[in-house]
Amino acid sequence: MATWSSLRPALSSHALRVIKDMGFHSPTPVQRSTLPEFMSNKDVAVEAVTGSGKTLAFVIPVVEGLKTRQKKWTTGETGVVIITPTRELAAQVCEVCRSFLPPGLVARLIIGGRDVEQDVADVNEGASTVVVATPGRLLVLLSRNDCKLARHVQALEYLILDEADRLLELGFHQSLTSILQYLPKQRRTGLFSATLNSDVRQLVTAGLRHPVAISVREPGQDPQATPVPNTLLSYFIECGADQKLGTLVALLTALQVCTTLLGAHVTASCLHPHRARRSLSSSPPVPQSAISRPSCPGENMAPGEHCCLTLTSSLSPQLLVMALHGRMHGKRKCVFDRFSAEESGVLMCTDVAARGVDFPAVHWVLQYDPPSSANMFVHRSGRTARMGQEGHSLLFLTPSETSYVEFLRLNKGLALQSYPCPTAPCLRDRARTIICQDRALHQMGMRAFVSFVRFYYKHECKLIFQARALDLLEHARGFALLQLPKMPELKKLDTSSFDPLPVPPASDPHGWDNRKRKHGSSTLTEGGCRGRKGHSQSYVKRQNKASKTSRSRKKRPHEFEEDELEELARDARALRKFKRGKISEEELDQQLHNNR
Ligand SMILES: Nc1ncnc2c1ncn2[C@@H]1O[C@H](COP(=O)(O)OP(=O)(O)OP(=O)(O)O)[C@@H](O)[C@H]1O
Repeated sequence: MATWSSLRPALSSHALRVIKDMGFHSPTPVQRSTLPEFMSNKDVAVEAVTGSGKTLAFVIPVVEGLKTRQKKWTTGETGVVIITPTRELAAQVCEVCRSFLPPGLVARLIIGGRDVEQDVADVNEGASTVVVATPGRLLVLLSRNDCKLARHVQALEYLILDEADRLLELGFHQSLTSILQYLPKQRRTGLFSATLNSDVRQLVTAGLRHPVAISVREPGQDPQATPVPNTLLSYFIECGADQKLGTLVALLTALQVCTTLLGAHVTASCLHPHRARRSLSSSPPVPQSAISRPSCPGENMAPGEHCCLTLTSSLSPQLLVMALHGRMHGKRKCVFDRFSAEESGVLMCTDVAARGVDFPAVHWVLQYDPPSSANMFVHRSGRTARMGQEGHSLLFLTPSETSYVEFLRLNKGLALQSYPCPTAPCLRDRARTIICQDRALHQMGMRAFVSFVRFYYKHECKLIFQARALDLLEHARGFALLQLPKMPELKKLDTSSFDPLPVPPASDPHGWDNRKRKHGSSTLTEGGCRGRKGHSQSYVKRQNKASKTSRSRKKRPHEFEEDELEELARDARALRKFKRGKISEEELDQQLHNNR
């Protein structure tokens, strides 16, 4: 078996000590293949299954590279930029970098959702030898005249694109192209993903020159098939749209019986073991905490807390159920850290947590809604079965969607077995009773439903996910809606079989207005901002100027956060391109979707 000390070029004693402290006895196959190439100053494009240790395969070479420079790194120099598609992944990678950096070299996290002025001040005043960033915020800092980052990166030696295929997709493509213009061409570049598209155009876009392509397969795997860990058991379950929630509850309960523990995605549910001591009783009271059930893949979910509340009301109050989605802003890190630290629990999340994040001991991934692509199926499933551990992935499909199983087998070499459908309780009435008392839940349910339908209509695999075949009323029942939303897709439909219920009035003391106010204030504190009174002078000035110059802003229900503004700016750019005929309607849709 290869050892760390047998790798060539040899690792420094500092790196070997850190690896030993981490308890990693030998390098994984992807680390064995990548380290020698990347440390010999070659560009690399690396594809290896989820959970195979790709992070160390780039962190070790870049930190070793920084250490070999004769001249000392100064505060005004950035030697490494690592770009990831999500904040959670960036934070995780930054932590790994910090554990490898020797004293005097600093890793800085640059991600959306934080005060941009503070980021500028931090970059201008402190060292950022390694920058780990999401593309939006990185571009903002690079392009601001008052930020020194563009100057610092002139010393750049390494650029890493983690989850490179995602970063090179349409939505991020433009930011990335702009970012690359700020970076020196003389550098080493590394692309890493479990599903790397070897499209040469993409590699050129990322600025690679004659890269070494490294593809690490599990033993006995078909080189043509999409790589998934051998320890992953993939299943699908067939159930009607209005049965999904009940089936989910039944499954969570059944999995607990066999001493398996849970963590759930919306798109995917992840189940931990060791959680048997927590019981799932049949009808516990509704817990205090509201949980999101984002209902469609992607990060653009309106927080659909309604169904998740029903879910938690049907599970044990002792079972921790948490939500993670792109629109949570300040709370995301808190949820991420808590779920990572907890011994047991259910995480309901969107695709914001589908790629790269390394939650410990997730045993089940339940894909409640279909993935947007086969690659996304692989990444979602990859939150379990990591590093040789056994894991299970279960995809929910309605009867009209089951040919997706064959599609995955034929086109991607992915084999899914049928999972027996448990007897599911009908939770619709119960859910509607809860929603009837809370206007906020009603609103969220409507938004979640619309968002789901929109997602479905734009699915890349239109042959199977046929918008025309979508039973909208059955899905509306599945979402436990009180009323049908006004949307064009429903206009021509006979909706007489849908039994509407009155929506709770806006003046309800526990309803929408109250909840929104509460949410607004909590966002400020939980997001780590300084609160209204604690804002910096420049922040207050900007806010005052903005409210004077823009009448429409006064009408906004809340002040946008920086990342929302970035998102809006990206949307506006995409719309302008569409109007000028530079992109097709389909590309526009995709960009609008990806921007979330
Ligand atoms: N040599 C090693 N020995 C044992 N464990 C390791 C080793 N290298 C990394 N790990 C651990 O394996 C887990 C998965 O690693 P990592 O997150 O880098 O996988 P990945 O390939 O990037 O996954 P994904 O494709 O999902 O991003 C982490 O918890 C990491 O600490």
